[in-house]
Amino acid sequence: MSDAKADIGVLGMGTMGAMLALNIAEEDFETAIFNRTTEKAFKVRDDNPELAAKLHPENSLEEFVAALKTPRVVLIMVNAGKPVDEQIEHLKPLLEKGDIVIDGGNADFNDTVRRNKAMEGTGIHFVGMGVSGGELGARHGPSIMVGGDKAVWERLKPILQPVAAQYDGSPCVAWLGTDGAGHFVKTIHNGIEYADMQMIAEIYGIMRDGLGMAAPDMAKVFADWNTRGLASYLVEITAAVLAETDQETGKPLVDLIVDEAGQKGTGRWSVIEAQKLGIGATTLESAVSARGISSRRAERADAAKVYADLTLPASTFASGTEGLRELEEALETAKIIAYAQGYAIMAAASQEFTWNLPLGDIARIWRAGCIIRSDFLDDIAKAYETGETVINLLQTPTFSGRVAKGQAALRQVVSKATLAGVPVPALGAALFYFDDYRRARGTANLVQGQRDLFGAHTFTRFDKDGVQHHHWPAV
Ligand SMILES: NC(=O)C1=CN([C@@H]2O[C@H](COP(=O)(O)OP(=O)(O)OC[C@H]3O[C@@H](n4cnc5c(N)ncnc54)[C@H](OP(=O)(O)O)[C@@H]3O)[C@@H](O)[C@H]2O)C=CC1
Ligand SMILES: O=C(CO)[C@H](O)[C@H](O)COP(=O)(O)O
Repeated sequence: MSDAKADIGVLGMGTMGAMLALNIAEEDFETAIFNRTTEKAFKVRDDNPELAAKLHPENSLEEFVAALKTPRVVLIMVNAGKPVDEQIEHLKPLLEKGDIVIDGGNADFNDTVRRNKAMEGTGIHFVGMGVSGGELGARHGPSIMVGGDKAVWERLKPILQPVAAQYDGSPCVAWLGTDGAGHFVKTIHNGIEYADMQMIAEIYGIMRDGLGMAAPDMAKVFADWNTRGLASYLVEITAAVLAETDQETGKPLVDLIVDEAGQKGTGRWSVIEAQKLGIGATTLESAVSARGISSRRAERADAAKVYADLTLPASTFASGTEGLRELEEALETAKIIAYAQGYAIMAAASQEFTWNLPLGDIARIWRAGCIIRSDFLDDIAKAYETGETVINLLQTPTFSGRVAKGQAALRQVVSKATLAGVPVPALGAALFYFDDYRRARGTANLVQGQRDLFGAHTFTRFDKDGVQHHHWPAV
């Protein structure tokens, strides 16, 4: 492109960058595109003739920047970590005061805070922006979580609002707070995504190993569940994955997929941040751990041999409508608990980093476009819209009745699975967290006694004011 005409430039023509560029172009914005492997950008244009007039591939970073109207907007969509830092460093000398650099990939929010600080004083604005929805979401409308200066968000709004998914007439994009707020919320979105996926996989494990169901039958059950309380994108795609037949073998494709889950880091980041904030996020933690355990397949196979002679009680899972209804209710209940944990992390971070995260709005912008989109998010949004202070979603009238009722099914499912030796780490974590969370008097008094005995760490008493230390007998 010879003259500076582009409204925005997208740097990185991988899965997400290419699809976002097409989406932006379709919304009638002149879009400059660039990729390290330059031919990819030209291919994106050539493969999409209907949008070619709006897409402007460039041969070098210099030409890419020169193609942008000033003040410039550059959206970086490359892999998290070093590639983002490298691109920022390459861009900086080419940009001017007032220009905006957006990192739209997944990022550790600590990196986003650091990058924001590093940009201070240059006059160039840095925006950390979480984008969710995968390839199709990026192409047709993702959920977008924006962090950074509010004034910069006002400048980006005209582009981001039409590009985002639309729900109930509103765009699924919002400014969530300064510096790392957008990437933090995206990280927690992914932590919840991990927990949700893991719990669905555990129910699948019960159906397969406890009930002996075949994948096509399970697909029908998940499709049915998708018509009511559990209606969500993840349950919908679960049904689709289970229904797929491998054309070569005629077998269910899911049975041919190796049981090792990949992970790119966001789930782990969510758990690390939960730990730093002192928030129990046990369902997210167990989901991340389960992916780690899954990836040690050879080791698991050896362990299976070591314990091959283990005798366990026969599975007591009920088949038929009643048994499936119990699984459905257990999953619904565990899901509420997992989301409550994710929201508790965000509430704590909001205070810690003085972001004032709009928790109800976050549920609204997750309502469409993103991977965890579900009807259930409407209920979360409503819980925050009552005007009452929400200490934890589990204490809100919106959810307490449902959890009180559903916990019986969750308890049954976790107990039966445990006895039968079918692993349910995330469902179990949800139940154990619930029991721990609702117990007014816990057992940490003993831990405090132990700490004081071995390390003079002190404790407080119910019957006395002030910090206490006891002279314990020598052990
Ligand atoms: N895929 C998904 O479902 C989602 C991904 N994301 C996030 O979006 C970002 C992009 O992901 P995605 O599009 O899937 O990734 P891809 O692997 O499809 O594409 C990666 C892109 O980054 C470029 N790149 C990688 N390393 C460098 C580098 N050192 N310097 C310059 N360019 C580099 C690649 O260029 P080249 O072609 O030359 O290799 C390519 O354009 C990531 O942060 C990811 O976590 C967010 C939401 C969903
Ligand atoms: O951000 C996403 C969805 O929201 C990406 O798809 C991300 O890659 C998912 O994480 P992982 O690869 O670790 O499963």
